[in-house]
Amino acid sequence: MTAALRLDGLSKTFPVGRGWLGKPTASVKAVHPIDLTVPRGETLGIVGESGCGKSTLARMLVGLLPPSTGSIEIEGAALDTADPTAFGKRIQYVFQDPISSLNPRKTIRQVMEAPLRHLHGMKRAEREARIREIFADVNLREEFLDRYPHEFSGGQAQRIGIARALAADASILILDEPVSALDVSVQAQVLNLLADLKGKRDLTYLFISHDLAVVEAVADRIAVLYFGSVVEIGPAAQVFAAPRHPYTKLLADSAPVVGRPLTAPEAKGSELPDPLNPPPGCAFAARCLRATEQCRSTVPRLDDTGDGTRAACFHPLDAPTA
Ligand SMILES: Nc1ncnc2c1ncn2[C@@H]1O[C@H](COP(=O)(O)OP(=O)(O)OP(=O)(O)O)[C@@H](O)[C@H]1O
Repeated sequence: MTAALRLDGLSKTFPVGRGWLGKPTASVKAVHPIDLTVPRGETLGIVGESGCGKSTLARMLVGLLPPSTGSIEIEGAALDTADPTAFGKRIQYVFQDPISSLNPRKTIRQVMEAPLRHLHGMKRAEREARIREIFADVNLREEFLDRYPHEFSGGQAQRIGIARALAADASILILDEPVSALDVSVQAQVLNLLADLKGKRDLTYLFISHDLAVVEAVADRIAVLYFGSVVEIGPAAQVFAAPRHPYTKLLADSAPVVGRPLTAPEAKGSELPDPLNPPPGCAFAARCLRATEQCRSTVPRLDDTGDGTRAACFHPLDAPTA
């Protein structure tokens, strides 16, 4: 089956510093080459601490940032990553803070009309019908269309953010911390809505969040990012419950779940390596209690662990015994 999304060696390096004639003096590798296949209909959770490259990855996926290397394929067709307008119809972004992502001087109708007009060239009557249909799908009242973004609560605004993303008719949504700014009671409503829409519209989600419990609940698979690389990827039910990479275990231990036993730590410290001076081997080695000379000198590949997950580790944790 054709994958919804395929990344092949996608990476981003930022030039930094200003030297002679403004030339950059160094570079920061924000995202190391990532190979990833996301089947249609999957919700892939992406987790990792601040600075691990989540936003850079997301921004490359929606055309806000050109990749330094690699390619993006959607439904089997290569995207022209040098052309930001190639993205909108295929892949859309739902922001964490929907109110500030909407233009305060535009009514919701104007916000909704823009993708229908510019991406799909729809005429007025067609646009009206489409907006009505999308608003019904996200449980918003039509009278909201003539109001401005600041008139809405967080939950309503996030529904509008989702409605705007749906208007582009893209098959993939990047959900960047979509419920982090919402009250807990509203979070569940928005998560349920996202689940409904996925089934109804045959969507594929990349769900970025630092909230492991939310990711575990909504994702089919989870990818754990550390220092710009995927260090573990596997079924959501397994990744935190039975981590194979010591960093995944550190994350799981730092957000304990009732009923899941805590075991001995596998890591120390909390410092990320210096992005301007990355270590030659595994980026987690300096924090890892299992690290050996091999870890300090060689970058581990993301390999099958034999139990359905893949981990980039020379000394993965044992698989739990049944
Ligand atoms: N424009 C830029 N120029 C230089 N370095 C950058 C730039 N954008 C990001 N970086 C660096 O790339 C790395 C990854 O940053 P990124 O913002 O993608 O991480 P993140 O996981 O999304 O963090 P957060 O959750 O805090 O947003 C960091 O070391 C960051 O400092």
